[in-house]
Amino acid sequence: MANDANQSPGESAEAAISTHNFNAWYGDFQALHDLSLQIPRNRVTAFIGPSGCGKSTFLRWINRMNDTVAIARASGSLQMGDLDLLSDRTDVVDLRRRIGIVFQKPNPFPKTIFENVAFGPRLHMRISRSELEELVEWALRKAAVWNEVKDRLNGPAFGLSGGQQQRLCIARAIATGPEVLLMDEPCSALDPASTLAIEDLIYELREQYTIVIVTHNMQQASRCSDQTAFFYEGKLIELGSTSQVFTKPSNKQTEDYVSGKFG
Ligand SMILES: Nc1ncnc2c1ncn2[C@@H]1O[C@H](COP(=O)(O)OP(=O)(O)OP(=O)(O)O)[C@@H](O)[C@H]1O
Repeated sequence: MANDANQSPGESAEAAISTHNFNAWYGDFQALHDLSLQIPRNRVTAFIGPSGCGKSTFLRWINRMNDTVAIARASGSLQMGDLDLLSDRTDVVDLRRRIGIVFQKPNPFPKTIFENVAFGPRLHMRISRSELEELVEWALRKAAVWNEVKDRLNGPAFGLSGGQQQRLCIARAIATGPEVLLMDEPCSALDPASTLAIEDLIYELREQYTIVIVTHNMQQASRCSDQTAFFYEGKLIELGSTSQVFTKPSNKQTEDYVSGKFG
C-alpha cells in the first residue's frame, strides 16, 4: 500500500463532502468548532485524535445519526455535492443509502448471511430474486468474504467470526450502492489478521468509494489512508497527506500525538 503523497489533500481530487465553518453542540457543550475541510472523492481520509476530540460526532453528522440525539445541533455548512446534509428537507433514508456506515463492533442483523446483505437493496431497489442473488454475491465478493460464506448463505450471521461479521457489515453497507463509506474504528474489536484483511479491503474499495475512517491506531491510519485529519478538543488541527502528517507534521500538537507523547 502506498500513500498518495503527491496529492495536495482535498484540492486536486474532487470533493465528495465539504464542510465550512461547521460547529456542533450537545446541549451547551460545543463538541466541534469551526471545521472547514474537504473529503476528496475516491480517497481514504483518516480522522485521528485523542478520545473525546469529536471524530465520531463529525462522522455522525455526515450521515445524520445525530438526528436521534435530541440535544445535538449544528451550524455552518455540510454538503455532499449540492446536497445540504443538514437540511430538514434532506431525505435521510436516501442519504443513508448514499452514505453507508460501519461501526466499531460488527452489528449484523439477527438474520441469515444472505438476508443481511439483501435487506438494503430490498428497501431501496426494485429487483428480481435473481438480480438480488447476483447483487448479494457481488457485495460479498467485494467485501472479500464470499469464499468463506458461499456455502452457508442461509446460516445465521451471528455464526461468523468477528472479522467475518465485520466484512459482512461492509458487504451490507456497499450493497445499496453508496458513494461514501464511513468507518468508525472498524477494526478495534478484531484480531491482527482480520484487521489486516479489512485494511487491505479499505485500500481496494477506495477505487469505487470515498472512505472516511476513524482510528486510534496510528499504523492503521498510515497503512490505509491517503490523507489524515488530526482533531484535538473539537478542532481540526491539521489536515495533510498521510505521509506528511506522519513524517513532517506542521503542528507541534500533531507531532506529539503521532509520536505517541499523548493520547
Ligand atoms: N450523545 C451525547 N451527549 C452528550 N455529549 C456527547 C454525546 N456524544 C458525545 N458527546 C461528547 O462530545 C465529545 C466528542 O465525543 P466523540 O464521541 O465525538 O469523540 P471521539 O473523538 O469520537 O472519541 P473516541 O475516540 O473516544 O470515540 C465528548 O466530550 C463526548 O463526551
